[in-house]
Amino acid sequence: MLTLEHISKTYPDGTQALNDISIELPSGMVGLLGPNGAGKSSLMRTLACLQTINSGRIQFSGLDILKDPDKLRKQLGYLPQQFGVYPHMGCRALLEHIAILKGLESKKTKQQIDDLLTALNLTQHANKRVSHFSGGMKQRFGIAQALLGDPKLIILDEPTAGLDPAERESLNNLLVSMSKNRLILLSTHIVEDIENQCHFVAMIKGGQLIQSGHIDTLVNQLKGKVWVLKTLPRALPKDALVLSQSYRYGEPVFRVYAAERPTTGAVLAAESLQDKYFFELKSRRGELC
Ligand SMILES: Nc1ncnc2c1ncn2[C@@H]1O[C@H](COP(=O)(O)OP(=O)(O)OP(=O)(O)O)[C@@H](O)[C@H]1O
Repeated sequence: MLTLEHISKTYPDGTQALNDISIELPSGMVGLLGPNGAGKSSLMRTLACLQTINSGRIQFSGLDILKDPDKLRKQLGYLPQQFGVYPHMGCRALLEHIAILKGLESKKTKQQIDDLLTALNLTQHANKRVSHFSGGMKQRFGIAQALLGDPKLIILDEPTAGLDPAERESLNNLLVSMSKNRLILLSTHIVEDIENQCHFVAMIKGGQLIQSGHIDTLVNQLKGKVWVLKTLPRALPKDALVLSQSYRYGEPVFRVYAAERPTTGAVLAAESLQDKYFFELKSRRGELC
């Protein structure tokens, strides 16, 4: 559905944010994972036609989006990482204004705004100024404007940032329910959200694509090779890699990749997308012992 060919972007100060990215993204919910500064927002801004690139080609359902950005904008919904300053307008009035800017038919718009206000739990705040909204309400407003007009390509940069757990769950459910026949590209640092909602993931680091594919296939590659340890032995087997070190109920938990049981106390664990993500990041740093 969305094809990227050899995308590279260098900012005027010389920072290369995207380095020869080629990938084909299918329809449905697709996750974008990468550490801070990996180039996720740069990629999303590029796909939203908000910045130019140095080289490459992008096609969405056969449309060359770099040559014809106006045609893409008609089928695009975009939630940036930061919205900036909101005008002193009420929530509904601002959505109506954005609908006009998007060139949407006014007959259909009113019903759609009502539906989005309901879905995003904003109906009771419809007349309140968005500039007076709390952080979570602003985020929900940002999602409402991105979904306005039933776009075929929806790009969401950290959509659940600042949402409480109940709002996060309800947004996640809404996105999955909307994902048929369109592409929703979701960037978040909450790997669990991508694992739960998306069927396909792209991982980038240092502006380069390091892994992509169907999530179940990628995660399955670690089957029988992820172990949980309470303490780390002084030496691990040669092929072992410490994927993560965290705490549960205040007690340390180490997740270790190893083809065989790495130490007597190690318990085999169910592999996860986070394990695969850390595996890709760390094995590429040469941490595989
Ligand atoms: N306008 C800009 N001018 C110069 N450098 C930029 C600009 N925007 C981003 N960068 C740089 O490009 C690189 C990629 O940044 P980007 O914001 O795309 O990463 P990210 O993966 O979205 O990071 P994060 O998860 O922290 O939001 C970083 O080194 C960043 O400093």
